[in-house]
Amino acid sequence: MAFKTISAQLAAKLDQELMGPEIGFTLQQLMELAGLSVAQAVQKQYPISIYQKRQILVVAGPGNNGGDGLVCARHLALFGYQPVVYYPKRSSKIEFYSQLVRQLDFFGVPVLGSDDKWTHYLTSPETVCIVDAIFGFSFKPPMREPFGSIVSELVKVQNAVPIVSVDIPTGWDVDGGPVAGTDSLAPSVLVSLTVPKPCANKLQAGRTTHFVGGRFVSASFAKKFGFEPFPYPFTDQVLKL
Ligand SMILES: NC(=O)C1=CN([C@@H]2O[C@H](COP(=O)(O)OP(=O)(O)OC[C@H]3O[C@@H](n4cnc5c(N)ncnc54)[C@H](OP(=O)(O)O)[C@@H]3O)[C@@H](O)[C@H]2O)[C@H](O)CC1
Ligand SMILES: [K+]
Repeated sequence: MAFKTISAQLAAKLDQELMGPEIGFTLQQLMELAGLSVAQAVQKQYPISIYQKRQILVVAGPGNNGGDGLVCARHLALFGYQPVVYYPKRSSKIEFYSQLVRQLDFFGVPVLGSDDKWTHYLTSPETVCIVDAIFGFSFKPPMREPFGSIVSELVKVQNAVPIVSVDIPTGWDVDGGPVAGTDSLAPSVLVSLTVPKPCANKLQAGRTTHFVGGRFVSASFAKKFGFEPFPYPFTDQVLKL
């Protein structure tokens, strides 16, 4: 399906408007729907009934893309998968992230920190896929550590274990796509949130299944930002493009 995109700058503006005084969404509401969308895309692409294995590694970054990953992990657990979260840099700026971690504890989902061993999950025969929730539309290259090393580990296994990227393949320039001279993720699935960003035009045809998710804007709001509303079927939170 042909799709319109919006720039990193416009995506940030769209977010601010959704959460501004006029519309009044909270970050928590949008993140819940975003994380649920990603979990649903995983379920559609790697359904449990076909894939006997159930383990999913979710790598969560320090910002809201990471928050989407934390929410996604909780829904994956509810869907019957066995998520494990690697969350190496926890921000204390937003208390909500700590609440999301406590909710994962409540569901018995392990949340590993920077001192924990995590790379064995990349090569484990039980791992269905890896959710890349490291950076989204606010990423500005070049990448700082520890994330450069983490992405290098993901790149090493990406032809053996599918990567599901949340909103942006981590490390890509949001408008320009893969950054020359750096390890570049080539995800098997991309879940663009609200509307694809320009880097989605650089996905390798035949390799990446592209979904849009984050079903939270009205038709008039979409048009104001220059795109058509997506025809999500029934109650689905994602649409394959
Ligand atoms: N409307 C929607 O579609 C919604 C999308 N959501 C998700 O939110 C992200 C955008 O979240 P944001 O918090 O603005 O940004 P990121 O998660 O992409 O990244 C911010 C953190 O990344 C650090 N950062 C940035 N560049 C680098 C770098 N080069 N090296 C290392 N670290 C980097 C940054 O650190 P600073 O120190 O620079 O502040 C931040 O910690 C969007 O993509 C969606 O996934 C929401 O869920 C709501 C609705
Ligand atoms: K990402």
